[in-house]
Amino acid sequence: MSKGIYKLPEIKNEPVKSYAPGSPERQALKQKLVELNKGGLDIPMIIDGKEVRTGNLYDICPPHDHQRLLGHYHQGDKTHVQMAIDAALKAKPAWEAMHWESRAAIFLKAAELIAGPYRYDFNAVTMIGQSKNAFQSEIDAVCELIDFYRFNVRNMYDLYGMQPNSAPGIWNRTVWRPLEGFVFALTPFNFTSIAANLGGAPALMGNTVVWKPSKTAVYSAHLIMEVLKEAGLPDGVINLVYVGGREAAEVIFNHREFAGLHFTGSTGVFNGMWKTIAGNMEKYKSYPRIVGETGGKDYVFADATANAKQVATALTRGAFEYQGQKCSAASRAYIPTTLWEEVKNHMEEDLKSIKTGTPEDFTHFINAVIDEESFDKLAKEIADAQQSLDAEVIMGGNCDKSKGYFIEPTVILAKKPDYNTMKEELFGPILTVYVYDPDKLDETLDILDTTTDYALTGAIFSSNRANIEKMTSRLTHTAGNFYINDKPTGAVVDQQPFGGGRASGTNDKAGSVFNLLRWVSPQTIKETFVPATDYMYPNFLNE
Ligand SMILES: NC(=O)c1ccc[n+]([C@@H]2O[C@H](COP(=O)([O-])OP(=O)(O)OC[C@H]3O[C@@H](n4cnc5c(N)ncnc54)[C@H](O)[C@@H]3O)[C@@H](O)[C@H]2O)c1
Ligand SMILES: N[C@@H](CCC=O)C(=O)O
Repeated sequence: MSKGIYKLPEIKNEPVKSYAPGSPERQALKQKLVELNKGGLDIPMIIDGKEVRTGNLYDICPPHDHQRLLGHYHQGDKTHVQMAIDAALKAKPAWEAMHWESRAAIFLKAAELIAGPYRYDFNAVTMIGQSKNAFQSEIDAVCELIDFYRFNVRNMYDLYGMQPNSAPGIWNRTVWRPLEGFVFALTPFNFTSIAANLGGAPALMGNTVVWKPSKTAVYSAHLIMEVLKEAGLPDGVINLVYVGGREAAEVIFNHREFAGLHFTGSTGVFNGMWKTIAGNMEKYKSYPRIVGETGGKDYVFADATANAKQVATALTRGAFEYQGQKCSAASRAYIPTTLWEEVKNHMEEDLKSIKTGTPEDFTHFINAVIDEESFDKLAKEIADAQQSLDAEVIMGGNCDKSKGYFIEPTVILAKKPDYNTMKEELFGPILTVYVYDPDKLDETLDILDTTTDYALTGAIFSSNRANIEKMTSRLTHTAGNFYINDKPTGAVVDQQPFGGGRASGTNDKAGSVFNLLRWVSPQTIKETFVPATDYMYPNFLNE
């Protein structure tokens, strides 16, 4: 056990560097991009701390330059999933028994390594592998990741400090035990920080993990493992496998020791896994924890008193940063007729000035979407809108996959409020706008609420306090993260705890104490100092 009730070092959000022309960070990152673009990658799985190579090689190519081969990763199969489970279970007793301050120190050290010597590596691999521009990468792969690791430690500390009261003569305690068994972290392509956190948060709480990242984020996943190892994470605590999602799920969801799923990704995949787990309930030792943060159809709603320039800026940033591939991206907007011309003009100006291309050129606001499957789906949605009588493509619409998977920022005007792109998550740089009659504010709020199954993020714009109050109240269940006069993206750990309801997930708020609670099974201990020696109560005595 620990021999002290320690104070933590000060925990703060990592400041975002600007990468402005002439800044030292810009020069350092440019150099790193040259170095890490050289290729020759040979990326193994990491199981029980060892590099595992299968010779079954899968290409790694940047989405913005898909014919340029950076190297390969080694694809595994079900036997590697089983090896990863065995390694996790073997590592569990020692990791669980380790002093909490040692577990904390490992993650705090990892955060320092990323903030310092590995900052530009994290940015470069995310820019190259996931096609993010420097600023978007800095807020994700560096700052949000560091914030997750640091604030998880602070939240663990606070949670461990939550202890029951004790009556005289006894001492009650809560032991924040990790789960029995292993946790499965299944991670998406779009945020390096989320991928790092989904394994990191359960591990910090004393669990061991099998981690399957997205096949399009292997480059950054490998770097996360390297840094955790350098920070002192023992072998087998997190085991990284590159296998098909279904293959991994088949082995994991049939294992008696499966203790929890930490997932971020699409709603359909999550729903499928939930059903499988439910069907396998009798196989498990304990009820598995199921945590999933899933899709969104995030909105911006402006009333007639909103400032048109502010609304247009929120839409340009909120819809098109990282090519709209944030779960939080604005993808539907409700604008009153009285404001629309002005909003549209500002957006047209913005979009005319936006540059598209490779992330190595820092003037490019837009880079490529993640892969060909996504490109084809988005291109089809645009083509459908161009053909439809219910919609009109009013800005952008060009798509070109000859060199990279580039989709021009596109605005669709929906003539009916339930046009497909007002309902379905597209996960790309496509915004659909519905222009409403300002005299029908209440009806339009009802439409917003009922058009889609999702409820992740939403933003309202207004300068009228009564309307702000009305909209906030009416839209309570439409978003787990709700913004007033701000874009619906860019939640910061410890400031806007993140997650949505309805079909957008279990809303366990990544980076908060609520999330950590899912990775522990509290035990209550009552210790009596002088135990009773007589079974009789006073009322049994004679008068
Ligand atoms: N709510 C949030 O906090 C949040 C944050 C980021 C991303 N997302 C969501 O993630 C999605 C985009 O990420 P993505 O494209 O990587 O998601 P995805 O669902 O396609 O993949 C996520 C992970 O699941 C795996 N997978 C895919 N199909 C599987 C199956 N049938 N069985 C088991 N595993 C399977 C993938 O290989 C990947 O590792 C969007 O829907 C987005 O809204 C949500
Ligand atoms: N913190 C990010 C999370 C995006 C997820 O894909 C945001 O709020 O935009």
